[in-house]
Amino acid sequence: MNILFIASEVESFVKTGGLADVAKALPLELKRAGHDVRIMIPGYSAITQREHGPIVNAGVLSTEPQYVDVPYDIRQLSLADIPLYLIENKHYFERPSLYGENNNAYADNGERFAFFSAAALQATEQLGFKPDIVHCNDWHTALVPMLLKTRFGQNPFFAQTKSVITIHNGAFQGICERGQLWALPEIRNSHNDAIYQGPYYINFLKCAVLYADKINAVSPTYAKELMSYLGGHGMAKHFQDRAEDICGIINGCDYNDWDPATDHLIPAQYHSDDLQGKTECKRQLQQRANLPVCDLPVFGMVCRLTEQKGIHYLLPILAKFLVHHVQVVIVGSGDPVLAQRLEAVAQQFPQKFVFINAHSNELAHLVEAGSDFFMMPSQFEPCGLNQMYSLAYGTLPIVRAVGGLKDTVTDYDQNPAQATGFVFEEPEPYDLLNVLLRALLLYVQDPQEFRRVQHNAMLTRYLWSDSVHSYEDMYRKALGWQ
Ligand SMILES: Nc1ncnc2c1ncn2[C@@H]1O[C@H](COP(=O)(O)OP(=O)(O)O[C@H]2O[C@H](CO)[C@@H](O)[C@H](O)[C@H]2O)[C@@H](O)[C@H]1O
Repeated sequence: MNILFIASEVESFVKTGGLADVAKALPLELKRAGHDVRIMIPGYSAITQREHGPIVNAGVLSTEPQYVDVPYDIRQLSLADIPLYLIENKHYFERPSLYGENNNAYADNGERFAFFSAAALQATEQLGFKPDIVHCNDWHTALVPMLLKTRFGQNPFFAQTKSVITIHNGAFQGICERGQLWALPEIRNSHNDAIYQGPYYINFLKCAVLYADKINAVSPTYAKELMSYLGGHGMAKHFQDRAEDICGIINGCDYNDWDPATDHLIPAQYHSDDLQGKTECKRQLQQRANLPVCDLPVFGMVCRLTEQKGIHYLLPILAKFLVHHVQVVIVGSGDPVLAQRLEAVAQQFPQKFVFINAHSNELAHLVEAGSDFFMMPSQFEPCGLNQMYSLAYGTLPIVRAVGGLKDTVTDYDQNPAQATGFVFEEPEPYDLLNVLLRALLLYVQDPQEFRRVQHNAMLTRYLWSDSVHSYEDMYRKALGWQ
């Protein structure tokens, strides 16, 4: 199949979160499976490789006569042997950050991604790449399915093209004033009320949920949650209406980047039968975090600082947990209020808890390798990747039973024989404290049993080569081939 993969970020080029990891690994796996894949992302100035890629084409996005047309360049880079195209426009994408500054979203994000979505489709035609499938990801590209049925609906170039959208995070929906869509009158003035959020706003994600040929969430449990009032981010009804076209496909883990036996971002490599390297990683993590280098259990966490990640369950009980003989290292960036609160606890327990306010891939690898446990108490978690990395690194994940976390971690007390970590149910601070103490007790009281669970975890595999079959299935269904 010819697959056009449109996203806002791709790991190795530009990344703020897990969407980027998937937007790299999945196209690579689709290519390996024999498909012709092309990737398109906005030409952010943060992409350092830009200077090495030629501009291969240029165009303008034409709009109504009273507005000016919007110019763009198409630059070509590559991800391994996959062409990766950047849609460049200085005004929209040459900014210090991707989505906003000082924790405030750019006011014109709707306009920026509306432009990107329409320009991406126009660009693929200019490049002569006729996609069978346009694969969209999250709200940034969620207008594309609707554009394929409106602006490009009569265009013979796209006559056979079908669209799918992957929902990595349904909490971000891209809600903007209708006026921002001045360049896309077919959407701004649409008679389909279902795409609106109140009279004055358009909800990008709703456009995709209504118009995509198929929809998938990044885990089976999250697919079910989206159709529930509690987990549907206010869009449960929209998802329910498309129930027949929604499926859940668990993300894979990219073991090329995340395998402790080959990871060169960590100070010592190791594998499930020889954990000496892990001990060295722990020592270096403690040093790097300015914690005493000693044999206490280390609980790590790496995440965007948002409510989604459950920091608001952790904060009320963190001091209570820190009275025990433990060390905690959190690396995160995002919400300044959460950062400040974490910083305040760190000052109270300088020998036990360190909060590093940073976005650092190298630190993320060190925390995964050097910790004994990895905390993901998420409020919601569409799939989650760090728990998969943690499994591979023998760093037992402590997760809430939600979304993809529920699908990928087996709790020690529920199922000791198959256990790979610890799971708690209720979104409550004291439930989190309980599970942290359960984990601590196992570590302290039964090191041999801890090793056995660690071994189980390290042998667990979530392979993209498995998940890719489900994506191929979804594409075939979208195309009416099965
Ligand atoms: N401060 C920091 N420093 C360095 N690296 C950091 C970092 N903060 C986060 N990261 C990295 O970003 C990625 C986060 O991925 P997740 O899947 O856990 O969450 P995210 O919510 O961004 O993704 C959304 O999309 C993905 C992909 O589908 C879903 O798995 C997930 O549930 C959904 O919320 C990991 O690779 C992690 O190491």
